[in-house]
Amino acid sequence: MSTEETPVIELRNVHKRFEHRPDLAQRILALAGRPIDRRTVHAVNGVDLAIRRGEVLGLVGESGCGKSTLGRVVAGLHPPTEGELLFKGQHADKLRGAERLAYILGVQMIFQDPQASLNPRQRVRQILGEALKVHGLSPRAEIPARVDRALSEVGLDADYRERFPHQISGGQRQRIGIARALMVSPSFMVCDEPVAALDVSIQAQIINLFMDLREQHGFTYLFISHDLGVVRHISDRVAIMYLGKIVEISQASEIFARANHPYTQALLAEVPDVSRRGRTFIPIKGEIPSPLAPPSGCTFHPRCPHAMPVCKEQAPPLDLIAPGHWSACHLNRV
Ligand SMILES: Nc1ncnc2c1ncn2[C@@H]1O[C@H](COP(=O)(O)OP(=O)(O)OP(=O)(O)O)[C@@H](O)[C@H]1O
Repeated sequence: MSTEETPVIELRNVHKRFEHRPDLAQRILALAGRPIDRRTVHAVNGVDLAIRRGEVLGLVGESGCGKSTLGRVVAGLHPPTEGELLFKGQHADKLRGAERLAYILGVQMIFQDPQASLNPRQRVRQILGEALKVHGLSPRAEIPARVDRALSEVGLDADYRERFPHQISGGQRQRIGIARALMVSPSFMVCDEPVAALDVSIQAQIINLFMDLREQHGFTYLFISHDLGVVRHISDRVAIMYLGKIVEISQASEIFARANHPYTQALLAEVPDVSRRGRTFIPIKGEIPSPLAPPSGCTFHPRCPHAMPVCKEQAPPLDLIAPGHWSACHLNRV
C-alpha cells in the first residue's frame, strides 16, 4: 500500500471500557453502607474504522452511545482497552519522541464547550501560545505573530489577544478553541459536538469556518454530532454508532438516500424536515439501553420494528451491502 492510500487514522477492533462512575446518589448510598456498582461500562465495543486523508467523517448516534469516547481514543486522550490504533500506518502506542509528538499535535480535539476547555485565568495570547512554549516549537519572539495569524485565520482581529475567555461570546470562544488547535499545525481535527452549544445562526458560521480551514489546509475531520442536519451538510462519509458499535457507514449521500440499518432509518425519521410539512414524526421506540447491561445479540433488537428471533441471539457483523456501504443487520443476511 502506498503512503497516499494509508489512512490517517485506523482503528482495528478497538474497545474502551471504564469502571462504572457512581453518580451522586450512589455515592451517598455508599456512605450508608450500600455496595457501589462496580460493573464495567463498555463505551466502545469493537470498532473497525479507517479515516482517509482529507475526508470529513461524520459520527452520529444518541447520547451515551460512545461517540465522545471514540473521538478521545482517536485523539490519543484515552488509550484503547483492547485493539489497535494506527496513526499514518504506525501503531500509536509504539510511537516515541518526535513521532509521538507529531501524532499528539497532529490530531487536535475541538470540544463542545469552549468555556470549559479554555483556562479562565489566561489571556487569549497565553492560551494560544502555550503549546508552542511547552513543546519549544517556536522561538518566543515569533509567538505573538503566530498568535495574530491564528486569530486572523479564525476571523478574529488582534484585539482579542488581551481578552480573557469570560470577556468573549460563545461563538468567538469556539473560534479561540479552533485557533488554539491551529497553533500547532495539525492535519486532523476531532470535533466533538463543536456547535451543539451555540445559537443556530452562530452554528452556521462556525461550520463554514471548519469548511474554509479544510480547503486551506486539507484537514481531515472526525465530526461528532447528534445533529443529522449538520452532519449531512459537511460530511463526505457518515458512520452511525449504537451502544459502542458502528452499525452503518457509507458515503453521506448514500446514507441519506438509502439508509439500510433500522436504527439509521429511525434516526432519519426523527429529523423534523421543514421542507416537508405535515410529515409524521416517528420517535425511536424506547430509550437507548445502558452500556452497563447491553441487550444480547443485536443490541438494537429491543427497539427494532423488524426484530427477528436471530437478532436476540447473534450480533450481526458489518456486511458490505453496496460499494462503500456497510451495515450490521440480519435483514441483509436472510
Ligand atoms: N471516564 C469515564 N468513566 C466512566 N464512564 C464513562 C467515562 N466516559 C464515558 N463513560 C460512559 O461511557 C458511555 C459512553 O459515553 P460517551 O460520552 O462516549 O457517549 P456519547 O455518545 O458521546 O454521549 P454524549 O453525546 O452524551 O456525550 C456512557 O455510558 C458514559 O457514561
